[in-house]
Amino acid sequence: MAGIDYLIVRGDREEEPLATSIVSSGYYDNAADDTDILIYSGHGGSSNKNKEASDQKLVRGNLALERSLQKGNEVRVIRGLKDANSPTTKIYVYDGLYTIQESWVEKAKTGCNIFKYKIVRMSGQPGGFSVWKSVAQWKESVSSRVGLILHDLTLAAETIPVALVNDVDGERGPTCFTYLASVRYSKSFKLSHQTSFACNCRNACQSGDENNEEYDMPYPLVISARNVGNVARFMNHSCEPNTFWQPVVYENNSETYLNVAFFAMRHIPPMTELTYDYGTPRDDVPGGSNGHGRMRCLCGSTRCKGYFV
Ligand SMILES: C[S@@+](CC[C@H](N)C(=O)[O-])C[C@H]1O[C@@H](n2cnc3c(N)ncnc32)[C@H](O)[C@@H]1O
Repeated sequence: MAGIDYLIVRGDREEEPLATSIVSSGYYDNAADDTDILIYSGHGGSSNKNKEASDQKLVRGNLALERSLQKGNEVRVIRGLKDANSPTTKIYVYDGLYTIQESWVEKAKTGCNIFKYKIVRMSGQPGGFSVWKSVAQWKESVSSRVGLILHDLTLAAETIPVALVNDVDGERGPTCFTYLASVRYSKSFKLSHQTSFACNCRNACQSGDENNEEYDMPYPLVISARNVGNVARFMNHSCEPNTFWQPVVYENNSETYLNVAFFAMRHIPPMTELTYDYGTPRDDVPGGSNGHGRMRCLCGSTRCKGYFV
């Protein structure tokens, strides 16, 4: 899959094609070291052994790219790359908006002329193709990852290794931490049905009814994942978080427990740090809800309050 899509628009003197999107197969296009730059080869001509070689022509998609270079319009780019898990399949990643910056004619191996276009990704967009490339590189050699502390935090408890990384400062990971792959239920999280259930409905629900969905909440709830836990233990606070937490009820061996579950608040692009709001200070706990008082927040969000608890 590769090609140029374009629209015919009314120009100053005549109708002309303008490029709207490009799919790069990754086969013929030069992957520059900078993943924000794509050197794209035009279409047409012939590199097929059975056909006579010929020059590419400035028509259809090639003409559209040339006109878009002059107009400076944005072009959507989809970039293909090899699938490391299967030699016969390819992955296509939508990489956002690009503009065409340069074009030139080059001699192909056949001796014929081909068009080349330098297409540059517009700044300020979330990572797309570059993220896939980095992940593929880390899968080949995780030690190439900046700020790597541990190759596999789970010590093989999970089928996919989970790297522990700090690319912000020199702080190392916790000195004593055991990763748990499954939830360990503590008695204090066990739920029982509400005993003083006063329902005004006219249905047949009664106090202590097994179908009663109301539970006595174990309150206040204290979770310490300092030494034992899973990846959620490493989630930082943000004043503009991308997840929120909520208590959920979970059945385990015919007993009901309270779980804390995280939910996405919006679309989260791959490799984005997951964060949640640690909450507001509680008046009834000295020094705030974690007993340490306010801490200086480094979340970097434009809505940062400057502190968290
Ligand atoms: C539950 S841990 C989060 C994981 C922690 N960053 C780590 O590497 O172990 C909470 C601690 O992380 C740090 N932290 C989390 N969010 C932060 C933020 N927005 N600004 C500054 N420090 C933060 C604080 O030291 C906080 O006590």
